[in-house]
Amino acid sequence: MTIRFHEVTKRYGKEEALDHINLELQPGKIYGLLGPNGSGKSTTLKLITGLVYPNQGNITVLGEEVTRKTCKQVAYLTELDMFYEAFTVEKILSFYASQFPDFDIGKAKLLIQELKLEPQKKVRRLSKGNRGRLKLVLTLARNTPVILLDEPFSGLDAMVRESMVTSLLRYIDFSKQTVIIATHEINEVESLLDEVLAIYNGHIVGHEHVETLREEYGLSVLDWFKMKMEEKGV
Ligand SMILES: Nc1ncnc2c1ncn2[C@@H]1O[C@H](COP(=O)(O)OP(=O)(O)OP(=O)(O)O)[C@@H](O)[C@H]1O
Repeated sequence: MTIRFHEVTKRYGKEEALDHINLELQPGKIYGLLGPNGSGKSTTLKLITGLVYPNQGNITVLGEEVTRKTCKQVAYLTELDMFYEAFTVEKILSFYASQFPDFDIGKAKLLIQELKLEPQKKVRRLSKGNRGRLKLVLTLARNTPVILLDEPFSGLDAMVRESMVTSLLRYIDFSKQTVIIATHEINEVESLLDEVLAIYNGHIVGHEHVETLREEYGLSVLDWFKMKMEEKGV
């Protein structure tokens, strides 16, 4: 098992973001963490990287309790830091290689080519779609057991999303990596997912294998998610 949450509660001041969460995530799978805005998706990912800590309960990654050091095991895609704006695409790659011993520069260069990013272009001059692609390259080129993608396709057009999905499927190592995609835009990720988790108001309100949904219940992920939300009165 790669990731385990045991009775995890996270509060920000009085605001309860997660309430007694239990989870077990296996290697070689792509999980969709699906929920509306403010349901606790980003908090779940931040807890896995050790960026925030639980108030109660515990989280392990590869059997070890999460600490600040856990970020070495986790590639986490969120927003690109402002710090990188003046860098060229090529320069960011070499910077990442210097920061993360697990960063595979060969793989990053292949991805840059495949996703048609110009190596000499400055980050601040990239279109929104190309920024999205670059973030994906930086995440997928790390050989970590855990890959976390927070809203990877948000605001991107269909062509960009398609190219990103192709790269994701090609470059994930399904023999050992666990991938979590947090999103509220379900259509975009449906084809990628092995298992889905529905989160609402800090609770996991559903966890299913996508194959079971389709074959036994005849439901798409979107249908299932809507059903889960209706049960909660959303
Ligand atoms: N730093 C913070 N300080 C205070 N409250 C926070 C903080 N971060 C998140 N929250 C609150 O915790 C709850 C869960 O937030 P979280 O960002 O995990 O949800 P989310 O599902 O990722 O939402 P979104 O899709 O909008 O990013 C929300 O009610 C949010 O307002």
